[in-house]
Amino acid sequence: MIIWLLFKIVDSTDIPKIRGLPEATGWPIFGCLFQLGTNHSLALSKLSKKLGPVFQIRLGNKRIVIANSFDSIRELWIRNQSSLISRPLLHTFHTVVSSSQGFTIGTSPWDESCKRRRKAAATALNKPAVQSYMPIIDVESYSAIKDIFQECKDGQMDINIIPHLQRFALNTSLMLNYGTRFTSSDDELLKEICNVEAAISRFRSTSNNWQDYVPLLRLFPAKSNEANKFRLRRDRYLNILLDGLKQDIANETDKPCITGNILKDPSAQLNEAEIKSICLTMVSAGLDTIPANIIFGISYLSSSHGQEIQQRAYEEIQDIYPDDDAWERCLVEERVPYVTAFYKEVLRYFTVIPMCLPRRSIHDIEYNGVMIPTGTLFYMNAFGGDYDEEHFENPEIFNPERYLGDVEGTQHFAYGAGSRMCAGAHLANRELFTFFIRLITAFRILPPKDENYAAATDAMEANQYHTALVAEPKIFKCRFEPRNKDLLAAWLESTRQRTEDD
Ligand code: HEM
Repeated sequence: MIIWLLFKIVDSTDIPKIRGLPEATGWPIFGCLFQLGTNHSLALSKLSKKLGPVFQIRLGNKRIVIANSFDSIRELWIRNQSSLISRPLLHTFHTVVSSSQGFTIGTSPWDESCKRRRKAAATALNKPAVQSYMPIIDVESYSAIKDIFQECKDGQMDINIIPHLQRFALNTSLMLNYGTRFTSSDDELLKEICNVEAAISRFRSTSNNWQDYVPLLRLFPAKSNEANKFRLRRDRYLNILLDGLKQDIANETDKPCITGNILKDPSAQLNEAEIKSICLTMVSAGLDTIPANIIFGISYLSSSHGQEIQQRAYEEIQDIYPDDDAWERCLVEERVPYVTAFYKEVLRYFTVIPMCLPRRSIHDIEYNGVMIPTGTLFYMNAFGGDYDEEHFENPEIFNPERYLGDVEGTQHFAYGAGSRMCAGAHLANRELFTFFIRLITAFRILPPKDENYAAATDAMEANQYHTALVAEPKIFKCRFEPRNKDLLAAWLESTRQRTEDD
């Protein structure tokens, strides 16, 4: 009797089985954890072929509703956005990794503090604010392209561009948030931040933390201890950055930046913990997502199909900017539809957060006659939605043209959807557009001489960690052949002169 009772307790779920919603069968206590393996998005897409677009699964003691198709995500995440506004608390990320600096906005349950922080972030990331940050994107994209120019040996050298783009993204985040930047890719603090943030991104994924779902596993704390070590390392550099900014403000040598504005504005009404949470959000949000998209985009451009795409993009840029001023104009306007369509297709095709970020409902939701109770966890299979054949023609083909002409409404789920959609989408789009315009006008991107380093063009194959929250591009190499060396040198020189004081 006692054994039976104990079994019933460890085998129970937070929310009872939802009547009328198909369910994937799993194991006692573990639910579908074994079945989903290391690539949740792919396994769930396969299950949805049998169970339909929306179904329930058990992962340990948590019952989760999964949406896999474009329309079902739109129905749940957009039409029911006020009910799907909260986030769940998960053991590893919330109790271990975040115990000192607080939660990021993207991992906070919905409450008054989250509302205040999201509002402050939204104000700091709205269109006029983003335009005021373009000088930062100018300097950072100039700096990355200058390095590629120096390293490319006129297109003869196979280059791994991943470190250049990590530095671009980190410097952009740090400049935006703290008004500070790194001058060398070899800086120890830079490497530390990149390594720790990538490791923490792995702790946040839906598939890497069985102890989040099976409380019994917390009795074997190896994973939690590892997470704790990364927390301490993260605390160290976040404190260095914030203290550095406070010192600069005291010495009146600070540069305009988001945290500086908040620290100097007594009416922002945010306490120290909330300021730290916003800093953490801003530093981590664009750190792996932006470079992942640029790197995947470059990897695709280096393929044989990519040669056609870059040729068309280059011709359209030349048509719109016959006076070779695209390098400057991309900072103030987004006027090349094919390049906009290209980065949208990169966002869709590679959907770098394939399982989006989890949500928790704060009201009952009715879906196709089924009542899903308050407090249920919802996972969006964003990759599944972005490869939905009912919505996208030949979704497995990389085709920027699908985003040309009148494309209104939801275009893809790379930024999530609804009430807690990515707050930095506009900034991210501006970064992607500027970077690709500059790169394509500066270079022809060619496959590597050493074929062993050729990029994988299939999105799943190109990702080296399916268990991480954000896809991490596998190492590949490609060549950059300057289209016109004198012109490129002149663009770089004009940017250097303009940004010398920075
Ligand atoms: C290409 C780059 C980026 C991608 C693919 C991306 C993707 C995402 C996704 C999928 C979410 C979850 C949305 C949901 O639950 O529906 C999210 C949330 C968020 N993102 Fe981004 N993001 C990017 C860049 C950025 C940048 C540059 C910033 C700010 C500097 C940013 C700030 C945020 C914030 C604050 C949230 C949390 C929103 C909330 O929970 O209320 N993101 N992002």
